[in-house]
Amino acid sequence: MKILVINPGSTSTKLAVYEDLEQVWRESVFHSAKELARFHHINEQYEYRRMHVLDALQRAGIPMAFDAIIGRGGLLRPTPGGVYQINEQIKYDLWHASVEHASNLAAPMADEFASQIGCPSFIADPVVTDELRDVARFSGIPEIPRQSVFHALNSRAVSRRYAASIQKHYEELDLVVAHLGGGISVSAHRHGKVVDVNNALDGEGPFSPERAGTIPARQLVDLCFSGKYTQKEIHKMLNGRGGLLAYLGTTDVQTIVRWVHAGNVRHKQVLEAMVYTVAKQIGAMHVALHGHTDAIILTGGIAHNAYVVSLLREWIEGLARIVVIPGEDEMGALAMNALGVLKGELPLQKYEAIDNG
Ligand SMILES: Nc1ncnc2c1ncn2[C@@H]1O[C@H](COP(=O)(O)OP(=O)(O)OP(=O)(O)O)[C@@H](O)[C@H]1O
Ligand SMILES: CCCC(=O)O
Repeated sequence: MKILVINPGSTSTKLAVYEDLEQVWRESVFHSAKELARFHHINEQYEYRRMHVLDALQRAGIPMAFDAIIGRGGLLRPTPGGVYQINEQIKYDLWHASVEHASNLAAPMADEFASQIGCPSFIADPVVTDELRDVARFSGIPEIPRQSVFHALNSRAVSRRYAASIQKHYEELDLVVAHLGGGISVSAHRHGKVVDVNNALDGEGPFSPERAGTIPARQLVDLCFSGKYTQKEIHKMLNGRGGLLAYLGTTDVQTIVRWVHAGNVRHKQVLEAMVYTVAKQIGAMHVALHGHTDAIILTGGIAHNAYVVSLLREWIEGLARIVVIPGEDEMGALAMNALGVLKGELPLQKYEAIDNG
């Protein structure tokens, strides 16, 4: 089976072709900040990115002939994880999503190409995957229900990989997965369902390279009404220019670790503070699993860094077995999901929004 995978990110559009589970081609089309500056809304990038995808396929001599096309799920309404056939509702919700995210472009693009060649188009485990326990939905303010927004695709893929490595099914295990990337999410997987997680886009949980985590609410409200900042600027403080970037002027953990090793006290202090917030979130998710966690999986780009992993281990050693699966394989996970459906091994989900009120 031949599968095209489309994964638009903030600075690149990643593409790959799989023959069954074997990746036979991949390309990451880089979009410079200068090129993107002319677009005022993510939807305006659709045609530009679509042309880049067609161009990349043409340059590689790959004909538009696939058994399925799968895109990364975007900021849909809350929905359980799994594989979804792209339909009009999905495309409508992504086009009108309240949060702009490059992944919102994947499904409309996958569906447009698929309808031209007459193959099915899918998304899988979108970032809005919502399997929260009811008890986890309460924030303390009825108008502000908690929402599940996290690195669902990679967190589930590494969980399945770990389960397979110990000859178990993912659905048999209780896992805490800390995805340590530009954003950080720490999710509690109870027998295959993500029953709690910090909302990694909206100022909840640990702070990360580019995002503020949970912040003192009253002080934030005061800042909002101080007249010093626009709403957009405050949003950027929470997501985009928060976290390590706000404290140290970079999102690059490798560079920060080099500064730490060179004796820079401020870099050490801030990095340790970030790790501390991650450790506390891991502790909270361990409790969400009733203190019974089969393994804590550390994944995402930062998990490549042995020094950061050692700092984290100091806090969480003893809670459960720690497994490090660095980086991410979203492209492989998407291909695996499409193949699973084509072979009838995975069910197709129906996209219906959860009433999160
Ligand atoms: N090999 C590596 N060693 C150490 N740190 C790394 C390595 N690769 C990436 N990182 C760090 O990981 C962070 C980015 O992680 P990643 O690439 O997973 O993020 P992203 O894909 O941009 O965002 P997200 O994972 O939230 O979607 C950066 O701080 C980067 O410095
Ligand atoms: C919240 C998951 C996706 C991202 O970090 O952008």
